[in-house]
Amino acid sequence: MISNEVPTDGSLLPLMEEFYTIQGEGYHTGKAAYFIRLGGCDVGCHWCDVKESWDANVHPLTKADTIIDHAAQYPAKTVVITGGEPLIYNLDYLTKGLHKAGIKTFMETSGAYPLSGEWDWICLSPKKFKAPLPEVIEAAGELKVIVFNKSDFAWGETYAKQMPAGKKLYLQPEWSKAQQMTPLIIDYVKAHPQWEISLQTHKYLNIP
Ligand SMILES: C[S@@+](CC[C@H](N)C(=O)[O-])C[C@H]1O[C@@H](n2cnc3c(N)ncnc32)[C@H](O)[C@@H]1O
Ligand SMILES: Nc1nc2[nH]cc(C(=O)O)c2c(=O)[nH]1
Ligand code: SF4
Ligand SMILES: [Mg+2]
Repeated sequence: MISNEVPTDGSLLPLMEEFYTIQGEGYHTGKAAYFIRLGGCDVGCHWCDVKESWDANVHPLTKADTIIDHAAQYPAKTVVITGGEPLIYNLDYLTKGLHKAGIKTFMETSGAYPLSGEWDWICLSPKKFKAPLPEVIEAAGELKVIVFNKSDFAWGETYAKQMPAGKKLYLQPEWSKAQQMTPLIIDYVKAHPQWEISLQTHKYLNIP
């Protein structure tokens, strides 16, 4: 559910949680980063691993300035803004403030909402349930396709074709199907080496 009480200038955002950890997925796997998880998503992935994020109204509206102050306390000087679906909100204020504080801005998004914010890296993970917008496909540094069943390889190719040349392409097993899908992903990447495997390494490492 999307809250209608969030001001449109992005100075206040529904914050579900923030934590300092290691990026577990995709291109920046293995790097320390401060995660900022915004509440609110209506994309409705049945396998979403953070359904508690969906209702924006249960997550306290928090000053973007406060979030920036928190992020600045950590040595990595990189944030990952995730959710929920972060692009539901205007992220210009938050990301400009992070940049002013010398912090790099990375985002995890489904791309289903208009692009806002100043980004050093965008991970686009498109969803069947609400398609990504062309402007987000254009701006993304990586495409991360979640593989829940065999048909997701062909579906993922339709997005790979839309990515600008030279962008990173990842196949990531849906967590509950990882046992069955990971061997198929391995075979697929061997046959189609423009793709790489992304694993949710934080779940194997038992870290947030
Ligand atoms: C929880 S989402 C939040 C950001 C945004 N809503 C999105 O979907 O990109 C963060 C990342 O986790 C991935 N993800 C969510 N549930 C997953 C699952 N059960 N298995 C594997 N990846 C998952 C998403 O595709 C996305 O790349
Ligand atoms: N360690 C760690 N890496 C992540 N990469 C993307 C995540 C997300 O939920 O957006 C995530 C997460 O929740 N934890
Ligand atoms: S778009 Fe992201 S947060 Fe929303 S339901 Fe799908 S995986 Fe979960
Ligand atoms: Mg996660």
